[in-house]
Amino acid sequence: MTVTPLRPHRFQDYDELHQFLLLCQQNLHHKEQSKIISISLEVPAIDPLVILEKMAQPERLSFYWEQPEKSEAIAAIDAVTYLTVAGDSRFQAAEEFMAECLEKTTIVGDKNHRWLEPLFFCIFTFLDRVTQPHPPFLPATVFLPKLQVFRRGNTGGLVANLKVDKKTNIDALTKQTWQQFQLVKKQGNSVGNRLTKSSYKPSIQIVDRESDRFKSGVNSALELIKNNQISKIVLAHCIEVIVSEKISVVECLNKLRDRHPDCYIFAANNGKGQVFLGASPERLISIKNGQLIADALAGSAPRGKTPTQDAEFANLLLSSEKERREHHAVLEFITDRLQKLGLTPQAAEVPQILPLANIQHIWTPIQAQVTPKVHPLQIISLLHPTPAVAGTPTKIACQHIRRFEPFERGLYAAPLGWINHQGDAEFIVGIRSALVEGDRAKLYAGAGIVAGSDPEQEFAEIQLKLQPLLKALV
Ligand SMILES: C=C(O[C@H]1C=CC=C(C(=O)O)[C@@H]1O)C(=O)O
Repeated sequence: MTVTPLRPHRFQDYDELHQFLLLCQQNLHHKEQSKIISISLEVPAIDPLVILEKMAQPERLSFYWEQPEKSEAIAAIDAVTYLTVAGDSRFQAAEEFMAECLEKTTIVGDKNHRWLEPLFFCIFTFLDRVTQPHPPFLPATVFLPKLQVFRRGNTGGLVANLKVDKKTNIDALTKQTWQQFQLVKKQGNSVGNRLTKSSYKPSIQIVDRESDRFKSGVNSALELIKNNQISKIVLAHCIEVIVSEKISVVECLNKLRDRHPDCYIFAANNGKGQVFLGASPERLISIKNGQLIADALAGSAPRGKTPTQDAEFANLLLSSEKERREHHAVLEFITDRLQKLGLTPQAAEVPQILPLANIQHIWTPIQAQVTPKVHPLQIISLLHPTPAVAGTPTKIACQHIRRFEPFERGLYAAPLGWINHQGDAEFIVGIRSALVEGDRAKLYAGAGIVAGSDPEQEFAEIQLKLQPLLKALV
C-alpha cells in the first residue's frame, strides 16, 4: 500500500484528476497489473442517508452505518472489489483479502479523519455455513466500496476507490468520478436539510405462526439446562410482516435513527433486492488507536412509565439473580477470549444499566489495549458468537439453536461493521433487525434462557424487542 501525503490542490479541478489517473495508469508495470486508487476529500457535512437514497442502486452492494448519538454516519455505495466466502476459515479469508487489496492500493488526498481513507465493510452471517438454497447473504461478504461518504458532526468527507489497469478508459473513469464528486458536494450542508419526512404511511399485517414453537423451545432448553448440558442458550423468534406497499429502507432508517439515537443504525444491501437492517444496541468491538472496547450486554427489563417506576425496574433487573447470571455468562466469555489472545481486558466490577427507548439492559463495557499484530478479525473470530446471542457452552448451544429455531438466522445476531488499514474497526451484533424484501420483512429478536427463565416472560421480552422495527416499517 502506498500512502501519498496531502496534495495541495486536492482534486479541485477535472484536469488535475484526469492527469493524476493517467499517470497512475502509465506507472503500471505490466499489462495484467491493476491498482486501486483511493482518493479522499473533505466536503461540507452531508447526510449520508441522503447519499444512500440518491446514489445507491438496489442491484449493487451497499452498507449504511450510523450512531446518531455521536452524530456519525457513513454510507458505502457499490463495490470496487469484494469477496464472498463460506466455511470456518471465513474470518481469515476476509483478512487475507483485505491485505491483498491494500497491497495494490494507493491512498491520496485529505487525511484528517479515520473515515477519510478506504474502509472495508464486512457482513458476516451468524453461522459459518448456510443451508438455504438461495441465501440472501453468504457467510462472509467483504467489500471495498466505490464510494464512501461520511459525516461526523459538522465535518464531512468522501472516499472514491477507483480500479485502474492498462485497459481502463481513463476519460470515462475521470468523468464518472468527477460527476460523483459534484453530486456529493451538491448535497453539502444537507445536515440542516436531513430527509424530509415523507407521506409514506403504509399499513402492516403480521404473520406470526411460530409463537408456540418458541415457547416449547424455551421449555426444551430449560430441560437441557436442568440436565447440565448447557447453562445458557439464546433463542430467537422470527415474525413475518407484509406491508401494504414496497418498504422504504431509507424511511425506515430515518425513523430508527430519530427514535433510537443510542443504538447503531445499520443496513446491508446484498445487491439482489434484499436489505438487512436494524437498530442494535450491542457493540461487538470497537478499536480506535489500539484501544478496544467490547460490550457485555445481556439481561433485560422494560422501561418504566414514570421515572420512579423506571428506577424500580432497573433496580429489580440489577438485583435479579437470574438476569445477573445471564449477564455474567457474557462478561466471563468475552474476558476469557480476550485473555486467550494475550490481551489484558479490564471491566468495571459492578455492571451498569443501559437504558434504551423502550427497554433497558445490564451492561458492562470491557476495555483492552490491542497491539497492531492482532487483526480485528482475529478478535471477532474468537468473540463471535458471544453468549449474548448463542449460549454456554457455545458449540452445544449453537447446535440446539439450529434444532429449536424453525428458521435460518442469516445475519441476525451476526457481526457487521468496518475495518480500516490501520486496524481501527467497529463491529456491532446484528440484533433487533429485519430482512426486508419488497413489501415483506422478517423481523428477528431473541432472549437469553437460563435456569429460572419463564417461557411467557421470555416471549413478552421478545415482543418488546421487536417493537422498534415493527414501528419503523410503517
Ligand atoms: C439476543 C438479543 O438480545 C441480547 C442482547 C441484550 C439482551 C439480551 C437478553 O436479555 O436476553 C440478549 O442477550 C436480541 O435482542 O435479539
